[in-house]
Amino acid sequence: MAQLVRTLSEKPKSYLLRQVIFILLIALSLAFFGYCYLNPRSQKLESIQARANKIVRKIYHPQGVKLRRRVFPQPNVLRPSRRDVHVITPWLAPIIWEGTYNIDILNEQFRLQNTTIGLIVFAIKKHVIYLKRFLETAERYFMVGYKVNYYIFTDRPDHVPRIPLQNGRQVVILKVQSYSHSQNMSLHRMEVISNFSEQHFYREVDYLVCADVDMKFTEHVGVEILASLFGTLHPGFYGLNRTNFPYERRPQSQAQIPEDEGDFYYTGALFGGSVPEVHRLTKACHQAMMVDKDNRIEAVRREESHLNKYLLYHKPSKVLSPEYSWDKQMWENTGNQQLGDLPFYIKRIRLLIAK
Ligand SMILES: CC(=O)N[C@H]1[C@@H](OP(=O)(O)OP(=O)(O)OC[C@H]2O[C@@H](n3ccc(=O)[nH]c3=O)[C@H](O)[C@@H]2O)O[C@H](CO)[C@H](O)[C@@H]1O
Ligand SMILES: [Mn+2]
Repeated sequence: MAQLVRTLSEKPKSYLLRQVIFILLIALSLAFFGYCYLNPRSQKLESIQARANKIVRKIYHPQGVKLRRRVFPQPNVLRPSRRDVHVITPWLAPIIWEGTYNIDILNEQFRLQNTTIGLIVFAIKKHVIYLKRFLETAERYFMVGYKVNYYIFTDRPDHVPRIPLQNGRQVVILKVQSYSHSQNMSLHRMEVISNFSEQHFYREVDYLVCADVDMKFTEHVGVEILASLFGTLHPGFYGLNRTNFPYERRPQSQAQIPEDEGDFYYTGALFGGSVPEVHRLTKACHQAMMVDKDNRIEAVRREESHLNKYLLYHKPSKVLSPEYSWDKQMWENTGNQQLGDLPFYIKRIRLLIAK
């Protein structure tokens, strides 16, 4: 009996304890979610996903809203989409090749998010001559059907050609000084992108794509490239052993990569990601270049060397195949012409370096 009384009298105590723990847990989760929601950076990073979730919730609301049918070819786990190329990195980032994705499925997802893309190009001095072709081909092939802001950094705003734009797309001309030579140009590209991320891009777009202006679009380039951080395989080095990559090797430079490190050699001509990620990348590269400058050293391939160092330590979430930065001249100069105009694994040239 005494035993029973004790257990009975103890019951409210443990019940109370459990209640206290329960309340504590609720308070903790509220604090955590509150932090995530109020923290501007996470808000920015998660906002796209949150928006998509809201829409998805709306669609699946139990009021019986009619769902749109999703009739797409079935993926088959036992049949790889491509057998001739690697389609995924060891850190599980997709490598974007023709034939590995279904653009209709991707469009369906990105349209729900009402995605806006900023395409950044620099056209300083004589490089303004490339703008017309760049913009005209981008209007034809780049993110068709999406809202696009072309951010053109130039010292010659009057030379920016006026070309007809599709709905929801605009050219934003941003005047920068005429850097004395390409060395300075290279140094400032990262700085300017980083500064404008804070001042403009955060408010205006979801993703940034940074491209060289001496290129032309020759095929569809769409939302398949978008990811929080992406880099592009350089057309001259994608098949090589890393010891043969033109990484900066001198330990005095912040861009140094030793012989036994390295994944890919990325081109400086096309990279991008979400605004916060591009902000972080450009800021880090600019700071590293300034340290180099103080130490009177310049990386062998300037900002491209720093970009490669950054992407080695901050793995990109998508890697674009050389389809997105093809260089005909380079291919012809390698003496591989007996293999044809293109190597067999390049199914579609989407962006062509065209000087
Ligand atoms: C084969 C090779 O060595 N390639 C290097 C070279 O690429 P590229 O030869 O592709 O450099 P580039 O002349 O295209 O310059 C890069 C971009 O900077 C802009 N621009 C450059 C110069 C100028 O006077 N006005 C202007 O607007 C323009 O957007 C151009 O597309 O230079 C890059 C640095 O920039 C990287 O170091 C590359 O590795
Ligand atoms: Mn170039």
